[in-house]
Amino acid sequence: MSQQPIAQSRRYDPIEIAQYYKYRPWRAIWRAITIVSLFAWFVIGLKWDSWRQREEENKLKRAAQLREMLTHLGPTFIKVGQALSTRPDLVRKDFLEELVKLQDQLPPFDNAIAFARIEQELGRPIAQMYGEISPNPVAAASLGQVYRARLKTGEEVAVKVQRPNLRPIITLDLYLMRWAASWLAPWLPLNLGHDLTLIVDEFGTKLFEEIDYLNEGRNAEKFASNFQNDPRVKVPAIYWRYCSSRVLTLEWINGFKLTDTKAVKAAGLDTDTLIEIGVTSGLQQLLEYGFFHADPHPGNLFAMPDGRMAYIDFGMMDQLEQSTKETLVDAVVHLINKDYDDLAVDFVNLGFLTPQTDIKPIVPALEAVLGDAIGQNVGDFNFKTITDKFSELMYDYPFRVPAKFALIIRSLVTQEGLALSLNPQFKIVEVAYPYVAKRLLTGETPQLRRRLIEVLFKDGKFKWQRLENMIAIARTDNNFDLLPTAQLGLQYLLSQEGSFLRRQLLLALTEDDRLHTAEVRRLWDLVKDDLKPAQLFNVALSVVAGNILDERAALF
Ligand SMILES: Nc1ncnc2c1ncn2[C@@H]1O[C@H](COP(=O)(O)OP(=O)(O)OP(=O)(O)O)[C@@H](O)[C@H]1O
Repeated sequence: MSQQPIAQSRRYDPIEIAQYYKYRPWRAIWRAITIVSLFAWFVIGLKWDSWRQREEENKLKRAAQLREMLTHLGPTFIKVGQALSTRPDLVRKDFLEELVKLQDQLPPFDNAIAFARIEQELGRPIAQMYGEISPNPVAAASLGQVYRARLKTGEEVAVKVQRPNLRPIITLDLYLMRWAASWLAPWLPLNLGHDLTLIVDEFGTKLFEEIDYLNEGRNAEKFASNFQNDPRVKVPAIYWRYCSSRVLTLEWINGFKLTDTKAVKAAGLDTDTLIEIGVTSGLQQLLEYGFFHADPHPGNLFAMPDGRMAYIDFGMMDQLEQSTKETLVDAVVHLINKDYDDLAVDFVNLGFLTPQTDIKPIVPALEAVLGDAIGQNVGDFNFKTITDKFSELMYDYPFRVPAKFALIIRSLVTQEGLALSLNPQFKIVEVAYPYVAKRLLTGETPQLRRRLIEVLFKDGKFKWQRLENMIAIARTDNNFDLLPTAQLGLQYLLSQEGSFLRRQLLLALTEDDRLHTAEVRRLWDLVKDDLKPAQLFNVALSVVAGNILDERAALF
């Protein structure tokens, strides 16, 4: 068997990889010796500390050593480190903080190799494609490096070229990891709830997707189409004529990386608006489109001089199912309403707990951890504190983080960290909850309307306070207009689908044998400034007229 198939494979296939290295054992053995000796050296260091009772004193040094070791071992291990940096359930906190730094840690590779690769991949001399290209890369990352260039037609572009021999290195490491996973799993004190080899396979599949730049280009276009009507979000265009699976040519983004907070501020850009764009577009990805950027670290986000925010690096994206998006909305609402019984059920539905888990003892634990984190004020909520506290819970209860959520959690924590670096007073919930409340109240889809009803009724009783809270919070979002929402609400209430809600509302109004006028008055006081009676009358009239027309249309 030749080297060719492994270097060319586009898809991760563990069987094919195992076949290939079965006939090249010396390569596997040599690499295994390197990896094992580095890890052994690291573990001996930890044991030495513990023997001399210097663990506390040396813990930062050891964490840095771990990061350096993974960097030394190359792209696969850097990616493992990046993935582990999202797993507070598996990794110690001090290690976690070092692993988060595993971005852009590799030295660049030779320019001559990079240019030869561009020509070989695109089948033409560089000078025929690019009018200019920077002599050195502007950035070197784990899998590739990026040059700034100009097309013959004048457009400014970024040219991303993959590191040489990436597939052979990655396949060999994955082969060894898979082998180790199958042999070591029974001895590891991990509560993963999965077969360890499946985890390696999932990681391998994602990594192979990431090193296919054509896939990244397609992701960028899909992401762009989701945000095509949003004038605040920019996605670079892909120049397909100059792309292959190892070279990507995309529109150059002129702007300031959000890591460079000084430059962003010096350019006079409004950081609060940027944060709002970042958090809202992040929530839209998760809760509306279900297609999300799984690596939104600040180096992948740019503030543009015209106030837009640009995303780059679409190598790692993930897709959420409709039911997951809805459960996530539920979980946010339950969390804010301090509804820990329902929140525990959400955790089961999302896969954090198995359906067999007895959730009774977990509810008070959730309350202890999350009640404290949210504090008296919804605005005190902060994902970093929550994930830190959660990692403590993970040791005592059978929580596990489904792989998909590791990415979501990382995405949320990094977005929050990013926002905090621009505005230390920032409270993610002040943007997130109005967004969720607005989406529920506007109820664009039947599923969301059902969710709203579920939120408003608890144990068959209408929760006036929740509706009040939700309206009050939604109104803090400047883009929230109550009038169209009221129109949609009325339309729904008078429709066939709304008959259940009509009945429940009547029951609620007359519950406990009294007319709940005080609650209605409080609600009215809350909304009356936005909904002038005359305007409301017009809205009601148009809804009734619309209904009559619909009924007539149905008759004929
Ligand atoms: N379209 C662009 N416009 C301007 N700069 C860019 C563009 N694309 C990439 N860069 C620069 O190149 C760097 C690396 O690009 P990118 O993040 O896409 O590479 P990567 O190999 O996927 O890195 P990572 O390790 O983050 O996965 C970016 O941080 C940025 O500085």
